Amino acid sequence: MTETTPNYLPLILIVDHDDLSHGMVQKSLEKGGFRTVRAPDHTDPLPLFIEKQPDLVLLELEGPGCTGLESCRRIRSLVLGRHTPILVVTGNDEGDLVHRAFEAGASDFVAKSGNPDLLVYRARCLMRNGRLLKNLQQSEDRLARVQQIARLGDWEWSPENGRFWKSQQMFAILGTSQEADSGTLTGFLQQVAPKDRDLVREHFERALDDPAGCDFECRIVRGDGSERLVWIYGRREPTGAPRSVHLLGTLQDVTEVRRSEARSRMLKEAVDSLQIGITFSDAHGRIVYLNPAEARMHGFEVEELIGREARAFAATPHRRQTPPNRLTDGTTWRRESVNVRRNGEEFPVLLTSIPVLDREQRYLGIVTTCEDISERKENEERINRLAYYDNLTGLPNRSMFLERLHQCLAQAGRDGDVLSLVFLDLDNFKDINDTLGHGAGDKLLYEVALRLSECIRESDLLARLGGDEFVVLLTSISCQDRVAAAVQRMLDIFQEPFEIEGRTVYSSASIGIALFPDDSHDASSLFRSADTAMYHAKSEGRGRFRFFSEEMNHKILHRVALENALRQGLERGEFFLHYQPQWDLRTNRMVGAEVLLRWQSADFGLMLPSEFISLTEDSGLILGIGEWVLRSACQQARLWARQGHPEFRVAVNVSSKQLKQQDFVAMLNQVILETGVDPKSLELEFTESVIMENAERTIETLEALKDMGVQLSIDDFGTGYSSLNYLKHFPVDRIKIDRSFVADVSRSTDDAAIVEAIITMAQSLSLKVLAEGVENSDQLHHLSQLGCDEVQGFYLAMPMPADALEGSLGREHGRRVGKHEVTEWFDSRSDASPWPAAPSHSAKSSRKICAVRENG
Ligand SMILES: Nc1nc2c(ncn2[C@@H]2O[C@H](COP(=O)(O)O[C@H]3[C@@H](O)[C@H](n4cnc5c(=O)[nH]c(N)nc54)O[C@@H]3COP(=O)(O)O)[C@@H](O)[C@H]2O)c(=O)[nH]1
Repeated sequence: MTETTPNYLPLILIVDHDDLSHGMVQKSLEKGGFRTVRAPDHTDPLPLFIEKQPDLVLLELEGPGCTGLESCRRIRSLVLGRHTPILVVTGNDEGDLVHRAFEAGASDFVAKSGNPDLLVYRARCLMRNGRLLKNLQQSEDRLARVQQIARLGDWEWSPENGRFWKSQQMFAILGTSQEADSGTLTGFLQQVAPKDRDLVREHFERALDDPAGCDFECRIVRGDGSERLVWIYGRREPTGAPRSVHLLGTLQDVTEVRRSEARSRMLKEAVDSLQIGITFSDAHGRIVYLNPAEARMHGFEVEELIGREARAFAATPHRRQTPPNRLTDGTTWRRESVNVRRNGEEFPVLLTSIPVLDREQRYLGIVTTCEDISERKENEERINRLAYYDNLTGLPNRSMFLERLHQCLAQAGRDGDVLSLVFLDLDNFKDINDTLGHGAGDKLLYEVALRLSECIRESDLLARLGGDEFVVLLTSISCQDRVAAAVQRMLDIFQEPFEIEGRTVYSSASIGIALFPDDSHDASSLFRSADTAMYHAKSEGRGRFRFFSEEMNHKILHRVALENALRQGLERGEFFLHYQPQWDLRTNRMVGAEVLLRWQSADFGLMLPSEFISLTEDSGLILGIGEWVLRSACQQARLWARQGHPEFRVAVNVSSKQLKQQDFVAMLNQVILETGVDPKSLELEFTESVIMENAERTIETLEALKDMGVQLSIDDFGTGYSSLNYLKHFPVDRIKIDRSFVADVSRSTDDAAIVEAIITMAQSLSLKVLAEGVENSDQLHHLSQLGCDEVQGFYLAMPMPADALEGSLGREHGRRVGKHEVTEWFDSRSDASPWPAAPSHSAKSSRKICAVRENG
């Protein structure tokens, strides 16, 4: 039961020893509406006080052994007893005791002899005052606590008497004590920072006349010397006396507030100036703040977006509610999305959201940063394109193709499907590059890519591996016939010529096909097999396709072994040279010899050039071997010159790769210097096609060679371009009529006519003509009659070692055949001979190898 309970009867604790007077007092009080409880003596009224918590204590001061004053003090010292009215009962003449009773905490006193009924009114009055006092004290305590929390003090200045009163909290803020305070404005101003003292004084004085009072901030210096920022608010109040006012006000320590405001301002400045967008949205997803970058990014002004839903930034398909767990788990949530600008343009963004929770972990809102990643995406795409796509054609490149191939093989392996790998290589692409330039070559590749992509299915994968190589993975065809049909369609795209830079360009391709799982089980061997098949298609005549077979594989393995043996052959000294004599038909003299390479391989036995020269060219080995041939031939020519045959020339075959070698001229010059050979004794033979490969550059090289004094000849003349016109531009000395024309010169009028035309044309250009492949006396006879200058062939002499030829240099011969005299010469094919027998009928026709001389 408390005071606020309806029908509450206040309780009075009576501390006395006189039973008689107690009875009267108790009766009066209970009649007056009180309840009573009695502490019979003064020994210890506290337990009962604590237990009952009375609304008033009636305390007798006098009596035997009376300790009323002590009881009064002890009750007051209790928190419970701080505000409880204590009415002390005294004798009639007890002035001093009353005084001591008040000092001990008594609220009032009453004489023992007084009317007990009046005691009721006294008690009521005391209890009412006690309640008021208690309430007042409580509000003061509360105010003090609030001021302490708010770091807010209050003050009062009376200009009339100069007093400046400060509350406890003021002292706490100023860091000084009440005891040391002068209680004047001057004393207070001492604690204001010197720079702000005038400001404070002015504000205070103005406020005395201004109903609005004063409201300002200044710095104070606390007792410990530290400086704080305080906010002072003051308002004038009338004192009650006429025309008298004083100033009441508050002083609040706002140092932290201002610091945090400054921090917030700086933070806002920083956030506002960021290039990355930032949005704060509330628990309902509405935007409460966004920085200019965010607004700008979306094409709006900041103000236009406040209050709008944050998710409206996202393009419709990407608009979604934040997953609930994201809102409360307090973790950062990062994702890519697509936002939309005011003009409808969509753009990729990187969003990072951090939910904001209160102390009770309730969701308050979300902070989201938004980065426009269009540029990054474009860069990624560009890098991806560079890494996985061919720049020229836009097709997937080797890396991408291999990645996809691995995936497809794994899938096909699981599903038991068949895949076909088609390897396509353009024929003679290099010629197009060399003759029309790289720009034209690139355009051709682009056009080929375009046509190929049009002739395959969507499920097939087309890629450019680099150079002129393309691959297609056929995923949807399992039957070989249909693969063949698909591949034929790929070849057919070359039927139509290409229009490149205003020129009509014809091209073709060779294709190799390997099947999974029949031919190979993994990507790299599938590639190898398709490549092998392509190589065979190419070597069989180009413009065709071949399916991979094991036989092809064997050929390739053989080729690899041959190449390895060739590399070692040079180191092991397995190469040697044969010389095939060449005669001047007019003087019947041996004027030179063609140098022919031979290879006695440890692994493959004796090998002829037809078996290995093209491989040395493909592998680049021809450069080293060719230099060795040149050096050895020059040494031999130099030796023969020393032996008395300075006019005798050696003719060395030069391949296309050698001629294109950057330093070919320099290398030859070096060889000539080193061997000391007279350059006139050296002839270099080039085929027509080699010369025509890059005609302009070749002319420069040939002229440089000519300047060195070397003789030049065109080999196999008649089989290539045979453009008589180009001949005049090349600084050559001799043309060698190909043996295919010589073979039928005595039987076919056409061939005879061709040979005659070549001879006539050469004579008009002052060029010598040498006919090669002379295998019988009829051919020799005809060539002589047609005016051919020189001859070479099995009928006259087989290729032979240098020492075999040496004995015949400068010898005289003379035996007539028809109008020719044929001299028995020598037979290079003796049984002891280490070199191979001459092919064709020449070997059977005669074991005599002859030289011829025109009659008369
Ligand atoms: N780049 C280099 N090429 C070289 C080198 N050495 C030779 N070769 C080229 O190899 C091709 C084949 O040469 P080879 O097997 O030696 O055949 C030559 C002669 O033996 C053969 N020949 C000579 N007379 C006759 C004949 O009456 N009938 C007949 N069927 N064949 C004959 O002709 C070959 C020489 O021909 P050519 O070069 O066109 O003058 C050959 O193309 C050589 O060029 C080398 O060191 N480097």
